[in-house]
This record gives sequence, structure tokens and C-alpha cells, in this order.
Amino acid sequence: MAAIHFDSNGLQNFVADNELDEIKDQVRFAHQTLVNKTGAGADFTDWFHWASSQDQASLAPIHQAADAIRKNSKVLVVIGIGGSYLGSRMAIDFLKSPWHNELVQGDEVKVYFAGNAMSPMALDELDRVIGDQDFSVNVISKSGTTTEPAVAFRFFKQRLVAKYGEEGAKERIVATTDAKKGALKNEATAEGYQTLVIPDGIGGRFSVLSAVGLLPMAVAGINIENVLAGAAEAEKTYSSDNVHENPVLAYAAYRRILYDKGYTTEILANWEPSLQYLSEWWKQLMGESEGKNQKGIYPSSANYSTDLHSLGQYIQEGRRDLFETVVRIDHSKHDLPIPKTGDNEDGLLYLEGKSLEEVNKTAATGVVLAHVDGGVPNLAVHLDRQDEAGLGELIYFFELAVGVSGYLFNINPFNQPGVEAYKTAMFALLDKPGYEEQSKVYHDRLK
Ligand SMILES: O=P(O)(O)OC[C@H]1O[C@H](O)[C@H](O)[C@@H](O)[C@@H]1O
Repeated sequence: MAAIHFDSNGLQNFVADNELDEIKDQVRFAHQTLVNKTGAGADFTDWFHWASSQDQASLAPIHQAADAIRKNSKVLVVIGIGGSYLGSRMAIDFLKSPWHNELVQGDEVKVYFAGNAMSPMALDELDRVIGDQDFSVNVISKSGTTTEPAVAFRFFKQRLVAKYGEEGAKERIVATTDAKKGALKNEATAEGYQTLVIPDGIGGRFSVLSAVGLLPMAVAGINIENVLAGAAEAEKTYSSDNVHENPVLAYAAYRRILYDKGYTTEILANWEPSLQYLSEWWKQLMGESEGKNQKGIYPSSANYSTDLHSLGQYIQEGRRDLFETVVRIDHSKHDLPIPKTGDNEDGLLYLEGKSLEEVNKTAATGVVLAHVDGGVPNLAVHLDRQDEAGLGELIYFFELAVGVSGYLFNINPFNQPGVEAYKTAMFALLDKPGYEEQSKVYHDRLK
């Protein structure tokens, strides 16, 4: 049964009843383009049937690697950037806790993330956090050539060798990368690191349900079969090509309708701190997929209540080009009664007898009304429970939505040519071999 309920009631003041119908044929065509693999980037749509095609045998290497890490380590350092870390970070926050590393008990393994920044301070701090705990490294890079994780890997390799010796270090490294190419693959082969494969037909930002996301999840104690089952079920649930029957298509359609009316920024909002990285993952998925040819919805995020006290003013009264998609958890994992004191010194007597979940949900409902009144169209993705299958479904929901949405924008949703521009400038300024011509141009510009 679907764990997601999509709610578009918050569009009443903004979208007329007939508008969904008017766009339905375009959406059907975009969906068929994706399903039939006839569109741009079709070689990178294997995520579509990925979860439903996994079985015990395909997951065995992931479990073996996870078991070995759990046996010999207290800490796993996941080195990766973009799609090579956001998915597992999202999953650990969502399914365990943002405080997972503080809450581990017994044999549970802490998971830290590195290689997503070039800050020496951050690296040094993580080094100190690990201290003398036994640790392993999962270095993840689809291309195998990304600078940020490669630099971090050098540091952690050195640390592993210092602690465990050359051979011992090798036993504590798992490289998740391309099956054949890239510097990381070559190094793994030369050094004899254990490798897990990132499938050819799945791009980085769609790779959370491959070994990229599944190994760190398994190490953190997440039931990866259940996550995959949720996504596999979603493939069936969201298979219709009719906007009136398929909520994913309705979501893609409404986003496009809103964009055409000038609502060009989408805020993915949540009411649970454990969903913050869902938004971070979603921002890469949406931004890299849609932001092309001077088109696309700008993906932004807000964490409530926190951001009501920082971004809230802008959302309520700033430039009217925003719409909001709120991810709401219908049944919280934990609830707490508001403590009873029987007095009203703090002005909270009226909350006694209520639970914190009730208050959180009521606040969420109130904020929708206020934002709609302020001119912010509102969509809601309700998730019944914050569990493994629910996360799998949510992942599939957004991946499918952006695939369809990309074709609605008539762009290739599966490439990311724009990301190269910063790399060219950085490599040129760092005098990387092969960039000699650009080096001169970029150095001259700084004179
Ligand atoms: O996994 P890697 O090849 O190291 O790539 C990590 C990230 O690099 C770039 O930013 C790409 O645009 C992303 O799509 C990718 O997720």
C-alpha cells in the first residue's frame, strides 16, 4: 500500500480546475518518453526498474562489505560528494537519526561524511573526532576523478596506513565506483581494494539505491531490503500515465503549471530535523536535472520551525515567485506529551493535555494557511510513516517526478554539463596538466 498521499488543496487560489486537464497530454507524452527510453539521456534511466530488479545475490557483496566493517570498525568514513553521499546521509538521518553517531549502542557503527568540502579545518576536526577508534573508509565516486573526494581519500589512506600498516589499510577500504574506468577504479585494481560497482545506467544523483547509498545504510544498521521494497512497490503504484491517477505526474504537472505562472522557486519544507538531508538530496536531484538552457525551477529548502524564524518573513511577504512543497510525516516515530505543571507562568497552560506531535502538526497546518494567504501556492507530500519502505517510495516519487518534469521542460534531465564550468576554472587556476591554455586565460583574469 502506498505510504504517500499527495495533496494539492493548497493550490486552490492559484490554479484553476481545468489547468491540470490542459497539461495532461503533455505530461503523458513526457512520461512515455521516459518509460520508452526515447528521450535525451535515456541511457541513464536504469534507476527506473533498479529497485525491483535487486535480489539476494545482487545485494550479497554489499552485505559482505557491511558485515566486515561492522566487525572491525567503530567508525565508517564515507568519502564522496553530491550524489555519492547525499543519499546515504539522507537515509541515515531519516531512518536512524541526525544524532545517529551520538546514539550508537553496542556494535553499532558511527558513520561520518568527508570529501564533500575542501576545508582543511573540517578534515582536521573529523580526524580528531575519530581519534583512536577503529575505522574503515568507503570512498565513493562514479567518475572516479572528482577532486574533493580524491583529496580527502589521500588523507584518510595515510591515516589508515599509519594505524594499520599498508596491508591492514587495504582491508579497511571499500571503493564504490565505475565497473571499468576512472582513477579510483584503476587505483582499486592496482592496490587490491574491495570494490562495489555503480551501474553504468544510473547517474550520481539517482544512485542512492545502488551500492553508493546501500553500503553506508547497511553499515548504519538500516534494513536495505525494506528500502528497496518500498521503491519497487512505488514503481507499480506510480505507473499510470494519467495525471488524474498518478500523483507523481500530478506533482510534475503542477510544478510546471506554477512555473509558467512565474513561481520559479520551489521550497521543499519539512517539520522534522531528520528530514533536512532529504531536502539536500532533493535539491541536487532537482537542480542538476532541471536547471538547463536557462530553464528550470530553482530548488530550495526550509526546515521548520527553525526557518520560520529566519526565512519566514521572506516566504510570507517577499517576492512572489515561490511555491512550497511540504513533506509531512503523518505518524511520528516518537511522541511526547506536553509536560503538565498546572500553572500558566510560561503562558502554555492551553497546551496541557496535548502532545508535541499534535502541536507540531497544528503548526504545520497553520503555516500552510498563512503562506497560502500570503500568496505562496502549497503542495503537500504526506508520508504515513518515517520508515524504510516509506523512504524508498519517497525516493522513487521524486526521481520519477523529475524525469517527467525534465522532459516537460524539453531538456535532458540526466546530464549535468554545467557542473564542469567550475571545475575548468579551478583546474586551470591550480595548473592541472591538460589545462595549460585555460590556465593562462584564468590567471590573466585575476591580474
Ligand atoms: O561520484 P562522482 O563522479 O565523484 O561525482 C560526484 C558529483 O560530481 C558532480 O558534482 C556531478 O555533477 C554530480 O552529479 C555528482 O554526484
